[in-house]
Amino acid sequence: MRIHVATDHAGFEMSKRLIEHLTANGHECVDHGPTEYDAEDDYPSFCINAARAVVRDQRSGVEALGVVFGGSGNGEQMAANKVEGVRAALAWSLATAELAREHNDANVVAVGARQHEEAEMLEIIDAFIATPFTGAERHARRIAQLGEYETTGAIAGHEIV
Ligand SMILES: O=C(CO)[C@H](O)[C@H](O)COP(=O)(O)O
Repeated sequence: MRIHVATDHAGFEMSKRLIEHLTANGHECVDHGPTEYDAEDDYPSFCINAARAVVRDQRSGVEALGVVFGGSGNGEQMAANKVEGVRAALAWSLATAELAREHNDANVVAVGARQHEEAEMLEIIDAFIATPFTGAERHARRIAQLGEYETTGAIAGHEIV
């Protein structure tokens, strides 16, 4: 699978370890930066570029997911979720990583590099990548409502105030 990766300084080393790990396991990684460690850098553009690439790939039929790192992963998730078509989930355990795919069909995972040892971080991201969306009607319905709101500002049959 193609995996788009982005970070800021807080996840810089973790992102390199992840790219090595995923590449060794047969994935194609695209590094959206930063290219060097800078303690003053800002995560939004890196994460937005990775998120946009995921949507571009998925819309053209390429199997792709995204990973964004930060110290907590919170701001990185927020940045990715600004991109239309992105469902970015903050994963902090195996269960939250698996549920992000099973229930939410998340296409980007945000991880707090300062919250995990490397081995745990790799486990969380491996689980995210390996877990399929269940396709259950109730989950698909809810995801469709998010998409509808994103593109129209409304959800048919539901009051938005
Ligand atoms: O997780 C993050 C945003 O949610 C950032 O990585 C974090 O805020 C960076 O902190 P600092 O500039 O103090 O190193």
